Amino acid sequence: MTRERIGLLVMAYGTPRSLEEVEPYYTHIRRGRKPSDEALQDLISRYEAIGGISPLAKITEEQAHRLAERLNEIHPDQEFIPYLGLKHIDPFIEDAVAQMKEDGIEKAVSIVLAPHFSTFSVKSYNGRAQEETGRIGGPEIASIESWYDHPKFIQYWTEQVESTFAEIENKDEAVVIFSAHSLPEKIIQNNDPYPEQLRETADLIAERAGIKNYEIGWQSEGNTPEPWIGPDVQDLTRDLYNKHGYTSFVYCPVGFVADHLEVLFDNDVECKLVTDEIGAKYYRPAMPNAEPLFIDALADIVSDKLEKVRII
Ligand SMILES: CC1=C(CCC(=O)O)c2cc3nc(cc4[nH]c(cc5[nH]c(cc1n2)c(C)c5CCC(=O)O)c(CCC(=O)O)c4C)C(CCC(=O)O)=C3C
Ligand SMILES: [Fe+2]
Repeated sequence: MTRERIGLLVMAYGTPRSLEEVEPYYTHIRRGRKPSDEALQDLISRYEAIGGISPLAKITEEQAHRLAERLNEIHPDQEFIPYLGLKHIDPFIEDAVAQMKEDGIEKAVSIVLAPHFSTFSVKSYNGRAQEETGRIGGPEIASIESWYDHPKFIQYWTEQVESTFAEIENKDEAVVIFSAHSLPEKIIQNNDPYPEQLRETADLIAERAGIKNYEIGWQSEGNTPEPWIGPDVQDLTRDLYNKHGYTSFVYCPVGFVADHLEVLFDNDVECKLVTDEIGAKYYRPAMPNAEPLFIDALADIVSDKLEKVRII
């Protein structure tokens, strides 16, 4: 019997693969408007500060590849074929959909490598995939919307928090900051579930790990005059120190799933500046990347979706 072929569309933000690609990448993020020289230099210098270029490109590819591998182990009657579709650099989401069609894929499932739904992030990824497949008569795509509360995803972070706390002597003087990428406040009006989903992720992890001191923070906000969701993680660190005198800060950027600029710079450089300034200890547990427990979580999430829409 031939195995049923299923396209596995894995969507992610994308990152420049060289410093030369920073300008077109940044221009795409800005919806076609070139950044000023100053803004471009600032972004290049942040990439330089994390070692020249982000490890994200390689990690995203590995996540997609391992996820397909795991799904093929679980489902011997299907053959999952991975396609990477990126938001801001090639291969774009549209390129991946076109490739699936060219390869004769009729059924596909899509997952975004970001746990929380927002109209601005996940909705736009899924919208682009659905629009393109409609336009070219490509495969039917079952799109996953969010997976911020999946038990194995929660377990991944619970284990990270527990092993970090095992290193901390004065546990009562430690606090966990759970964070996600900030968004302009106007985007999350109209009942966008994004902030509530982050809150739920944090509550679930804190409950499992038995953590009493924890807060929600927002990070990596853009450089625009409009208000962004707060509190920003750096300001929050100072406030918590002033109010409670915490001596250890544990940063869990649970809105992201990989080592990349927003974590390696915005947490490991910028938040660390603040903890150094106040004389507190800085901890940032390992990101999920291609860890087997995390890949297993994603495989469950994809399998559940396929069963729900009766593709398998
Ligand atoms: C919600 C969200 C996620 C999480 C969900 C998801 O993953 O989709 C995310 C992830 C990421 N964002 C990333 C990089 C950047 N995001 C930027 C700018 C922006 N992000 C935004 C939102 C998000 N971003 C927004 C509203 C802007 C303002 C631009 C505008 O006006 O619309 C800029 C421009 C410069 C700057 O502002 O710093 C860069 C370089 C990288 C890759 C890092 C690497 O290369 O290692 C990753 C994973
Ligand atoms: Fe971003």
